[in-house]
Amino acid sequence: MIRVGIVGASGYTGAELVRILLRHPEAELAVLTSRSYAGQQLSAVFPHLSGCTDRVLEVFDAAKMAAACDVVFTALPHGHAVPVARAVLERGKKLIDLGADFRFRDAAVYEAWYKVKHEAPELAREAVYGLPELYRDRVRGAALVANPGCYPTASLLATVPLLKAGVIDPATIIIDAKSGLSGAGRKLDLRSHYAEVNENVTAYNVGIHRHTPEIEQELTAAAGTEVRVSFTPHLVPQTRGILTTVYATLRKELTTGALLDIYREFYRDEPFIRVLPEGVLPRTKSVTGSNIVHLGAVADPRTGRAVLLAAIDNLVKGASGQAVQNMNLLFGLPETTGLDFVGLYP
Ligand SMILES: NC(=O)C1=CN([C@@H]2O[C@H](COP(=O)(O)OP(=O)(O)OC[C@H]3O[C@@H](n4cnc5c(N)ncnc54)[C@H](OP(=O)(O)O)[C@@H]3O)[C@@H](O)[C@H]2O)C=CC1
Ligand SMILES: CC(=O)N[C@@H](CCC(=O)OP(=O)(O)O)C(=O)O
Repeated sequence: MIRVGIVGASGYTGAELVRILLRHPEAELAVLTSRSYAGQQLSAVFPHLSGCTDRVLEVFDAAKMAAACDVVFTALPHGHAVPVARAVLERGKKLIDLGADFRFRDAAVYEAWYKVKHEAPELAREAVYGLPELYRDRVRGAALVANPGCYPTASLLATVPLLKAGVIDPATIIIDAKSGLSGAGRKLDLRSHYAEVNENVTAYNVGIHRHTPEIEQELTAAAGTEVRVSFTPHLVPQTRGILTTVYATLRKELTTGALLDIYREFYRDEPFIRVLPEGVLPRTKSVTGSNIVHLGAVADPRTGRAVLLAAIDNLVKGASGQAVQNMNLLFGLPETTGLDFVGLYP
């Protein structure tokens, strides 16, 4: 059995890791940490876990964590994963960070967008960006995996195949994305109060959202040329789900069927990617609770643009499900082990 530690188990992605790992046949929960709820049962914090686990939350102890676990997930706000990573890696164990601390190959980019000093640029360089559909082979041999952000996961999976096929102009990419509220985490925040979000849709951080450089880093790698995107996130009044819509100018006239064929070819053997039939468009409800990505595309001959759409559950493929997919790769398990590939809703 793989002995798992979760630092930040009292947060949304931490709890989602627990939900997934409780049904994982090869993993056992070894240590779960929280500062605020240390000493309490996890099920007292999250009633949906009642009767599923009697695990008690503990204060983080680096030596204990590293000794008791084969892999540690950090599900913390950015800026807090470095000390945990050092402690775990020094003892020869593996670390999967769900935050942004190791996603940038160039720590200066992280510092510029996140406004915090990076305490371990060497670890950021060594980390593997954990998007299995693009970097599966590198993840397999990694010690440190940087799990991608939720918006980047959806945006990159929709855009990269067409960029690599050379059919869209990299200088014209616009990404418009909507997220449910759990994307903002469990901490209290005025932005996510009921009265602020109910019956309301708002854009936020336009032009300055910290997922912009992450998306650009990976699109630049895919295109082989510097890519800049306009990225606008929105909050929508639902709990889970991200729908991303990408607009880009086509380099030649292509039909919708041809765009979908490019997706089908690129994702031929991918267990979690579903390319929807022509005329069917992704919707967040269809992927809720699963690690599945729904992709759709429309070629618009009137404007010469491709419109590309992806739907994911931000807490599953956008965070904890993808992290478990990465864990499966690190330990040589079938990538789908313990992960749902059917959504909850019709
Ligand atoms: N929510 C989502 O959809 C996604 C989130 N992410 C990323 O995953 C990470 C976790 O997100 P999420 O679970 O939503 O966040 P939450 O706010 O729900 O949980 C954060 C966790 O970190 C702990 N924590 C908070 N501050 C500190 C601190 N200063 N030092 C140590 N522990 C702290 C909290 O617990 P306690 O106070 O009990 O210690 C809690 O367990 C973040 O980096 C987020 O950006 C990535 C993709 C998607
Ligand atoms: C709806 C909402 O607020 N979403 C979060 C993104 C969550 C995420 O993926 O953040 P990390 O990059 O830190 O992992 C946001 O916009 O900040």
